[in-house]
Amino acid sequence: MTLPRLTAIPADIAAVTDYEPYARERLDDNAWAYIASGAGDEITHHANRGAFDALSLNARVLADVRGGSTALELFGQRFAHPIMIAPVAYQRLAHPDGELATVQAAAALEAGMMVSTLASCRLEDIARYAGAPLWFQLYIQPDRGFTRELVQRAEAAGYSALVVTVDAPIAGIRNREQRARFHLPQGISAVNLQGMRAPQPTLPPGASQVFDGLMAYAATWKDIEQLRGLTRLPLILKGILYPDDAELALAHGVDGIVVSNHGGRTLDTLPASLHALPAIAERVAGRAPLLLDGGIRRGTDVIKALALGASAVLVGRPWLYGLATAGALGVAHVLRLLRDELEVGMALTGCARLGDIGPHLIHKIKEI
Ligand SMILES: Cc1cc2nc3c(=O)[nH]c(=O)nc-3n(C[C@H](O)[C@H](O)[C@H](O)COP(=O)(O)O)c2cc1C
Ligand SMILES: CCCCCCC(=O)C(=O)O
Repeated sequence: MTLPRLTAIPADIAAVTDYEPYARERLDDNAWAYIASGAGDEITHHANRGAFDALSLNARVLADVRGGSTALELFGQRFAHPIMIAPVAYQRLAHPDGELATVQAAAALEAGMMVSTLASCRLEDIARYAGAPLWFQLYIQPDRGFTRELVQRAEAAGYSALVVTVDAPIAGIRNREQRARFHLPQGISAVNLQGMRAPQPTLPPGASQVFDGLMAYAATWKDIEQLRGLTRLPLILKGILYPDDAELALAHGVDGIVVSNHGGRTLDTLPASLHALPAIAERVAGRAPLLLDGGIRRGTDVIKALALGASAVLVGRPWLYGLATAGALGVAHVLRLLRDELEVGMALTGCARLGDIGPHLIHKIKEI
């Protein structure tokens, strides 16, 4: 038995993590296993949070922050704040309105949003509600012709950047999903992939299901080169954790990078995204903006990510729990809480603008 969605926010929801138990009570075991789980033993999923908790901030007092602002510009697009909606597949698992509820909340809270290739609503329908920059997250499909048409559809619908997710050519091993026998319920599907023909290769005896089957049509750097030639939209790669890959991305004409381990949902025991960020920031050295996701739950987490080199952050599960609890209202409330916490955090660290946030804000214990 699942509880009905809320139409007002209860007083005991004061932080975004307070949504998790509310969401759990409103989702069945099947949806919960997909939404909440990480890969394997969920070591990376938990490490994402642990990395933020382990850092302390430096306070700065008596700073004049009047006229302060969280605004920023990325790829020539204006954002009221650096907190973006991460691409999340099949949002109708969390709420019948799915992505349509999320985009309306994002518009109300002026949050940039990335729409998944595996969205459960049509990308054109979602775009109609956009009120802040809307980016399309691309999973390169085995059918490259279909992939090109998808990109053209996103461009025509007004999406203003292409975010190619490169860390999940095959699904991670998610034991929680396996134990719950996760399946997409009737009526929920990747509607934007309708009509695509998936190749069904017959493998010779002894061939590997992974190398010769699932990975046979996986994207490579060549696809990034081709996409670069195909679109004039800013091209961003999501799922980079290793400096050499960041370097390769730049060499292939990529405009931005999302430092991400996919919320711990692909390969378990990858490093926390926050831990991977400094080395990538050092290598990229300002040549392209970096974004970060994985474990952002507080305004102070946003400050820590920016202090270590990110320009903006993506948030996944927290607003999904808001969506499951109270639809668009829940998503909007999660974004509001994070925005408010960011402003308080900036005020108390003496930062009037995002540009004032830097490595000096990360507290280092002085050796004695
Ligand atoms: C239920 C769920 C579905 C996701 N679907 C996608 C997806 O379709 N494309 C993608 O690039 N990332 C996907 N992600 C990963 C998120 O974009 C993001 O990297 C991750 O959730 C960030 O971590 P957080 O949940 O701790 O904030 C998904 C994450 C979740 C929780
Ligand atoms: C082959 C990759 C499947 C990923 C499905 C959507 C996603 O990104 C996620 O669940 O996480």
